[in-house]
Amino acid sequence: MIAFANAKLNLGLYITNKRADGYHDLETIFCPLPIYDVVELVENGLQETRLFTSGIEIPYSADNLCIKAFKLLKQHYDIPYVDIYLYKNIPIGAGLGGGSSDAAYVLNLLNNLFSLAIPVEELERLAGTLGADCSFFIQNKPAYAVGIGTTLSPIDLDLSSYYIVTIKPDIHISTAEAYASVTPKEPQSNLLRAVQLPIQEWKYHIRNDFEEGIFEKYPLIKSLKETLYEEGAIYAAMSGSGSAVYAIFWEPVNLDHLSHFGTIYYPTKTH
Ligand SMILES: C[C@@](CO)(OP(=O)(O)O)[C@H](O)COP(=O)(O)OP(=O)(O)OC[C@H]1O[C@@H](n2ccc(N)nc2=O)[C@H](O)[C@@H]1O
Ligand SMILES: Nc1ncnc2c1ncn2[C@@H]1O[C@H](COP(=O)(O)OP(=O)(O)O)[C@@H](O)[C@H]1O
Repeated sequence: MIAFANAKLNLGLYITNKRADGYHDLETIFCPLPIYDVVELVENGLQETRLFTSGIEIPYSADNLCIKAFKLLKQHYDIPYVDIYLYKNIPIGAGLGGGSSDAAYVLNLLNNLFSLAIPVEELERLAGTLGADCSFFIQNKPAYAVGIGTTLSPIDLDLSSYYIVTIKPDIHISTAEAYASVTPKEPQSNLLRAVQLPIQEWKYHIRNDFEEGIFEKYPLIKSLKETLYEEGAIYAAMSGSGSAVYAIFWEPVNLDHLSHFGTIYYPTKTH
């Protein structure tokens, strides 16, 4: 069984509190972003689950999130072992949630492949134990998130008529490092109200609290965002903890002349 695991963007991100467990409370809107990995699961008849990766190289981590997702479900459900084929295309250390998406898609695929009938709320809860971003990808619909990012409320937001270009500078930002350099504060605006404004107003009202510290450390990312506005973006922002910056346009644009900033991702269609 195969699935296209998409990226996400954060529309606004306010970091409001540092918790006793080291995590931060936040307020953000998650939206699916049409850049995709491909995840395929095949029952292998073996006594172990294997992962085969291709595409972008994934930096070493103790366990790939796809394997973590399998092991997590195996703890709770009697499922056979599988081979996981992951074609990695979503840039890493980008703030686009690629690893989290892969993990959530493995949970959803296992649920479907083995007809487990796990309720969505339970899948979201399990996903949240793999990573704060993971829960969103279970339903994968625009959502307002609070808490550590796992408390989700669906919102009515459709960006499909716009053209969103994402540029990923050759800078890898660790999420933990980005959080460590932010001082939590009260949100500067009401995100749910701001997102109801005409889209051309968003730039005056919707902020990402990571930008200040990251822009200071990596001026190229700041300059990229400014350049995207000069190119006519209606709204541009760094996604999550960066380093990718997305820009929303009314119409398709060609930004190939900005390739010195990083890799350019135009929207992809899969279906
Ligand atoms: C910043 C955000 C915004 O959507 O996304 P990315 O930029 O990573 O895509 C998320 O909060 C990232 O979520 P995710 O990448 O799943 O985080 P996790 O793996 O759970 O945690 C990685 C580390 O980030 C920090 N962390 C994460 C989430 C949170 N609400 N508070 C935190 O302080 C912790 O130091 C944690 O050890
Ligand atoms: N399937 C996966 N895809 C990408 N990264 C993964 C995966 N599994 C584990 N990781 C680890 O998670 C880290 C963060 O990955 P990712 O979710 O792509 O970044 P971001 O925090 O920018 O959204 C990577 O540095 C990598 O070590």
